[in-house]
Amino acid sequence: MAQIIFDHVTKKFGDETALENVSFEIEKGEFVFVIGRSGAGKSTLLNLIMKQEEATSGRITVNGRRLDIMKRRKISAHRSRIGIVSQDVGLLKDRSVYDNILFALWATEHGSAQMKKTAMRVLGLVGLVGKSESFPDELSGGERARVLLARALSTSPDILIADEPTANLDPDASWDLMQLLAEVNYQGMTVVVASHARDLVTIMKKRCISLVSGMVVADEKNSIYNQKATDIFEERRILARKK
Ligand SMILES: Nc1ncnc2c1ncn2[C@@H]1O[C@H](COP(=O)(O)OP(=O)(O)OP(=O)(O)O)[C@@H](O)[C@H]1O
Repeated sequence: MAQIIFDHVTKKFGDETALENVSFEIEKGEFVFVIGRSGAGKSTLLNLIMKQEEATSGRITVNGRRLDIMKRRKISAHRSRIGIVSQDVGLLKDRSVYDNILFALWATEHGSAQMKKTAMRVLGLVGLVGKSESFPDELSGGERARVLLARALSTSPDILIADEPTANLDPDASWDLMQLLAEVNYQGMTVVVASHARDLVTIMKKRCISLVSGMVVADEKNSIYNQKATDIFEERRILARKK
């Protein structure tokens, strides 16, 4: 069974349809980009996987569990199996890098020796052991993004979700971060990345699920950023409206 299954999922916010009849399956160990313009529905799709939002219709299954019938007391266990890299869940500015990681670990691990070991291991993975005592404001944008990744990895999730992880990063830092995500995926973790960083997505040549106005218009392996498919779809839609 696939690790993430969307089966005819629609998500509405009032009159606004954020996702429409979306179906796909993501296998364990896959690296998938979710691409599309601003407002296409990328964050909504990620939030549904996390069960931060509820689907209006359709069925979502993650790690073998249906989210629509998941008991309230199971939700935190579900979320703890998913690591999130998002600028929205920022770092605590008055805590060191090391403490930021420890803070994430308090919910899942016991024993300070083990927590310390884990924190240093994930900081090592992202190449930031030397910055463990720094505060977020003392880091570059790229380093802060890597701390967000280290924090997401600290709880050993099954799935890593990244929402526009390279937003606000320069090309070198963006590339470094993508390489780290690829490395994490190479170690076996499922990675789902929402992005509109066209060049990076094209270079990475991974599976791309392309969204236009909440609809999947392309889902291709070894894909480049498929602007053509989305443009053709937009054109058809505009023509259909005019008829
Ligand atoms: N909580 C909400 N309430 C109302 N409308 C929402 C809500 N969240 C998202 N939407 C709407 O759903 C649509 C999809 O939004 P979403 O944030 O998923 O897009 P996105 O592709 O992630 O965009 P961006 O790249 O700008 O982050 C948009 O039209 C947005 O206005």
